[in-house]
Amino acid sequence: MTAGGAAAVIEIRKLWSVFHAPGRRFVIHKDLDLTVRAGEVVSIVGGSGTGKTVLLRQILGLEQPERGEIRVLGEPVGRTARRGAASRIGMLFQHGALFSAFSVLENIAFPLRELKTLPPKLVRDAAMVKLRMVGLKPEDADKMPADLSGGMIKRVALARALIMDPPLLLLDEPTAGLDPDSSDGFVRLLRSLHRDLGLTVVMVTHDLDTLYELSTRIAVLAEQRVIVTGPPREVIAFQHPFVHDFFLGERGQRAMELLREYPFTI
Ligand SMILES: Nc1ncnc2c1ncn2[C@@H]1O[C@H](COP(=O)(O)OP(=O)(O)OP(=O)(O)O)[C@@H](O)[C@H]1O
Repeated sequence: MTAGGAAAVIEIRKLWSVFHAPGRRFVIHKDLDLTVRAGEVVSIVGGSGTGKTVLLRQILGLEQPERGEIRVLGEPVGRTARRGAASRIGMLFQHGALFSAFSVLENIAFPLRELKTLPPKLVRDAAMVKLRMVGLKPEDADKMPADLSGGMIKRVALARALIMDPPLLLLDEPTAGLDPDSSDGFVRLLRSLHRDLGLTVVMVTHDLDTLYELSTRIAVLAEQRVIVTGPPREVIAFQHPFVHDFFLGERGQRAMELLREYPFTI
């Protein structure tokens, strides 16, 4: 896919995010620009507190920036939110807990059931399709969240995020807290869903393996804006202290191994 010529799914222009405390003003984003095109998997990386999660929440319409514009699928975010963001944007929250009193299937079906436009049988069928899509088995449908592994909880949350078939998926630390095997399995699932559903994905992650396995492009947040964006290979070569520490510091060995392993993909 040549993302350069694809339609813009997210356009962020001159964004300012400011938080106020008594007598103080914290500028998190200052004139931040970012465009995400259809079919891309854009990973946002940055130091702690650089406003990665705030940015995802603003794209979703859960928080309003102080200034600037965010358009999702051509519409300003406020309007997207009013028209039902769930049908346009799926979100996998880092601590996206499931409803503990609901079964797996009820959790997956929840956003669709809330719409109150479809008969229960259709809602159930749609949720079963998504349950299979994320690699769970029909016999998992009636399990309760307390009986699930960490990897299964992520899969249920992902199925719930996809229940309305959104073209855009936001992921906040998708593999955080998973053991290496579950993490690998979840990354493989995300990669096949991206390919098979033609999703556009924006992800925040600190995990280099997840980053390299999934990203078509990386955007680095520092100095209150996106300081560099491009394919992983280009971003790694960018001269900046954060980029150097993040990609080539203690974890640099792994980065170099991946560069040797996948010379044409990253
Ligand atoms: N509602 C809020 N009110 C005040 N400050 C906030 C609010 N939400 C976020 N912040 C502050 O904005 C900054 C950016 O927060 P955010 O959670 O987006 O960072 P992050 O880049 O995701 O960090 P991390 O990698 O540590 O998760 C932090 O300093 C945070 O304390």
